[in-house]
Amino acid sequence: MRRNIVLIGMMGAGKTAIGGEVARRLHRPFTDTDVEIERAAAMTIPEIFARDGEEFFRARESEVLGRVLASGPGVVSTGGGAWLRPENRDRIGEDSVSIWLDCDLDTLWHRVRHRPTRPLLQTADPHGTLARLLAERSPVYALADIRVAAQRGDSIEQTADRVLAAIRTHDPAILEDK
Ligand SMILES: Nc1ncnc2c1ncn2[C@@H]1O[C@H](COP(=O)(O)OP(=O)(O)OP(=O)(O)O)[C@@H](O)[C@H]1O
Ligand SMILES: O=C(O)C1=C[C@@H](O)[C@@H](O)[C@H](O)C1
Ligand SMILES: [Mg+2]
Repeated sequence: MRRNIVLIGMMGAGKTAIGGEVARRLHRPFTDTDVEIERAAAMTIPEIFARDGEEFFRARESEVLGRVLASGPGVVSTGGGAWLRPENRDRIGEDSVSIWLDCDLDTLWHRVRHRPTRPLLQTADPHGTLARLLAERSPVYALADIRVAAQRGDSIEQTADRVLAAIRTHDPAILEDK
């Protein structure tokens, strides 16, 4: 059994922040696939997009995700686009539980607007791009096993509490895996 707890959702939803907190509470290893991709490539994500393009990034992302899932059970935070690829969803669906951190546009925008680290938002109208990505992606994110609302006003600790409570309801055995 390599059952992982996998967080999915938009850039800025809090996958990295909440994933780290959930892992600490469970005393499990935490991995962020964006960080692993950067480490393996010895480049930042904006550098990878600029030099090799999005398709190359997505291929590395799938490789890294597969490797990380196979080394579980741990808590895994994915990049915002990872869940969109069917092969990634299938791989996560084999034995892990997927959790969509569902966050509203205003909160997402508040968190990402000053960050130059998201290449997909380097457009003439980044707010419009974020809104379009949220609208396009939400029906796909909704395929996750569990949805947890992650609004502004909730602390990282409160949202981590909700994630753990939702897992306890949906699939308590995953909390026992070692
Ligand atoms: N209540 C909260 N829940 C989650 N994140 C919060 C909260 N309050 C503030 N933040 C901050 O919001 C920012 C965005 O969160 P984070 O980087 O975890 O998002 P992400 O989903 O991992 O995005 P990406 O897909 O771009 O990696 C972080 O600086 C985080 O600390
Ligand atoms: O939403 C996305 O497609 C992305 C989110 C980030 O986590 C990174 O994986 C990258 O910037 C792409
Ligand atoms: Mg992240």
